[in-house]
Amino acid sequence: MGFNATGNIAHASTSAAQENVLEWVKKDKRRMLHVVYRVGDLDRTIKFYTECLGMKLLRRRDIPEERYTNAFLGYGPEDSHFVIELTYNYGVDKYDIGAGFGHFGIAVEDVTKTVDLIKAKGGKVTREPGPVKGGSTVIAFIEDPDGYKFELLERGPTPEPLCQVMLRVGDLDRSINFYEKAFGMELLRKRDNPEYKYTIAMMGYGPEDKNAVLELTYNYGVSEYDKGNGYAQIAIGTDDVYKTAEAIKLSGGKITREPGPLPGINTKITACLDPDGWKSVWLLKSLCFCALCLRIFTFHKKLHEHIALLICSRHLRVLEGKSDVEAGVCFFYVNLNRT
Ligand SMILES: C[C@@H](O)C(=O)SC[C@H](NC(=O)CC[C@H](N)C(=O)O)C(=O)NCC(=O)O
Ligand SMILES: [Zn+2]
Repeated sequence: MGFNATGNIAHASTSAAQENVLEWVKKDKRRMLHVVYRVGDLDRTIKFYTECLGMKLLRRRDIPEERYTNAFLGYGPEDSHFVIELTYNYGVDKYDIGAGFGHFGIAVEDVTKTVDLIKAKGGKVTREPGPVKGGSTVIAFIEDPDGYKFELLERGPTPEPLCQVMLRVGDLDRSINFYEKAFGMELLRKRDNPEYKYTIAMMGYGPEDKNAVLELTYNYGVSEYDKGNGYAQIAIGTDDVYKTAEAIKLSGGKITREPGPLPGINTKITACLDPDGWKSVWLLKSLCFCALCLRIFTFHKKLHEHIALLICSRHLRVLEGKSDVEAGVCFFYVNLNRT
């Protein structure tokens, strides 16, 4: 913004810059990366998610100096799927899930079969399979060992079985406007249910049946919710954390972590709160989650196959056709020379 005798010109250049960053948001190719929440027993949750919900354990990360461990689970590798990041804080075995968190959605081809498996494994079913009230989609609700609700939705094959994060909000239009303007999300669907006194809005970066979506629920007359301390945040990929933070500020969001490098990991981050206080974290999308970049190295007798399972296509070429020893050498070589 240049100096001038009248504020109008300065104002015009500022608003032009603001318009530019809001326009940039619509062009930034964003993706929901993972959802983060706290659990009281990591192995108990991993067992339930892998045996009852068919997820894979993608990686674990122990940070003893900060007394917590993460575990990442999902239906495919992190560089192409929306996944779950569990957090276990040493010595904390229980959390208050609060009233604002609703559920995670899992798309399955046969809800009844999945519910029967969960029952056989001793899981808790809180709503038997059947058409959703006021609709036709067959759903069921279950609870995981910590009490987090999972909605099972009957759908055909999908690239993204982990398909929803449902949060309750106090003003649906305020939230829709915020997620459209600040996050560049699209309003994929809005459905009012006067009979059951609620309205939902599906927000996301692509069609509901192929992408994870943020399901915002407004219950008539309820303007705020206790958020508890279990649910943490959603992480979203962006090409520029600085412009992302600017757009969030311009849209009335609160930046809780100024944009900048994340010490120790080669990426950049910013964090914000939406109008209801729900947190999102933004990570530079070029961050690669594959084994080579995450420096996960294991002296595994099937080293090559093990790393290949965790590796993204960008690096897989490096290991193709190599023996375990060669793979190990490549692994270190690529890491030492990572761009
Ligand atoms: C679209 C699908 O993913 C849903 O989650 S709709 C499920 C429906 N939701 C609500 O009722 C929301 C309002 C509720 N008061 C709340 O705050 O959760 C639901 O849970 N239906 C229950 C049923 O038995 O159909
Ligand atoms: Zn739902």
